[in-house]
Amino acid sequence: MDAQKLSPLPPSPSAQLQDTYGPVFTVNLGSRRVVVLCGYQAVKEALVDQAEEFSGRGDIPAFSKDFNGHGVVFANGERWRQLRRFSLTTLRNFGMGKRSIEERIQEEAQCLVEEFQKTQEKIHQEIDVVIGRDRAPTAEDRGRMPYTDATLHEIQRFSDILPMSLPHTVTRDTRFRGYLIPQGTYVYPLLSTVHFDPEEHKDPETFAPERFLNENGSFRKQNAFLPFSAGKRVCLGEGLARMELFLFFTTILQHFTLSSPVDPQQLSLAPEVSNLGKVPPRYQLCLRQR
Ligand code: HEM
Repeated sequence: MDAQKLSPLPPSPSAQLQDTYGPVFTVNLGSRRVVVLCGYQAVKEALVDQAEEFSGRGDIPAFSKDFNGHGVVFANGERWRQLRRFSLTTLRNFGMGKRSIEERIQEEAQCLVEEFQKTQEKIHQEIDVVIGRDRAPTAEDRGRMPYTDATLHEIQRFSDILPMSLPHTVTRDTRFRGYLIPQGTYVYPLLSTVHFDPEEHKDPETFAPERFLNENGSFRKQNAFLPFSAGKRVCLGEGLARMELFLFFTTILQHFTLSSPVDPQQLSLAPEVSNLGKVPPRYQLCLRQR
């Protein structure tokens, strides 16, 4: 599908709130006062520059019955510190960054390709098995594939799947941008307003992988790219998720050409649901073996 032809997103409600109230404001969610942070600068100043203070986790009522403050995502204090250290060590022992896990993801990606083929292109699968295919993509390839890397970054920026991140709390009374935020106050860093921050991204509502490339076509890092959040509570699975995204995406595209059965201009990119998670609308996709 030619992404450039897709129409841009409408402005988000969080951008409108920011326009009215500025980058730091308080909302009352029922009886709870919640500090909301908008835009790259405010989110970075809190999560990175004052990482310790903003490292508490607030609960999410829908999950609190199940987790009850347990588990690395919802724990706080010493329990969280130990769980986080333990989880990181476990992920490393599991083989993060080593070949074993990479091979497992590659296998999964190959299975997915075969699933697609089974249901849609049995003949293609036969051809594939008989003729074979080139080697599977590896994580190392990423560094030599700046356009693919840029496209994956832009997909993550644009799809913005956790627009409010997860709730934080301040671990002590905290001075922030002239405000005093009392210990325990809930803080929502709106990652959406980072990913669609007009100060950081030109035409943020437009899908454009080129924003992650410099003039000579090599990959350009963007500060305002925080799909995994930042600071002490940064997503624990970032490395694994990034490797999975790259291997799945490249494996699928190695085998198929994707296209839309309808004119891409007619497609809406606005999410079907946007609350804690953003759920994209359903699309029909045409996969053609290359
Ligand atoms: C594309 C995939 C993923 C995205 C976009 C994502 C994003 C996030 C975000 C935004 C947070 C909240 C960080 C904060 O509170 O500031 C988070 C937390 C977390 N994520 Fe992920 N995540 C992804 C995949 C994964 C995977 C694969 C794992 C497990 C291996 C994982 C494990 C965790 C854990 C344990 C936390 C809580 C960390 C803590 O509270 O200390 N995530 N993630």
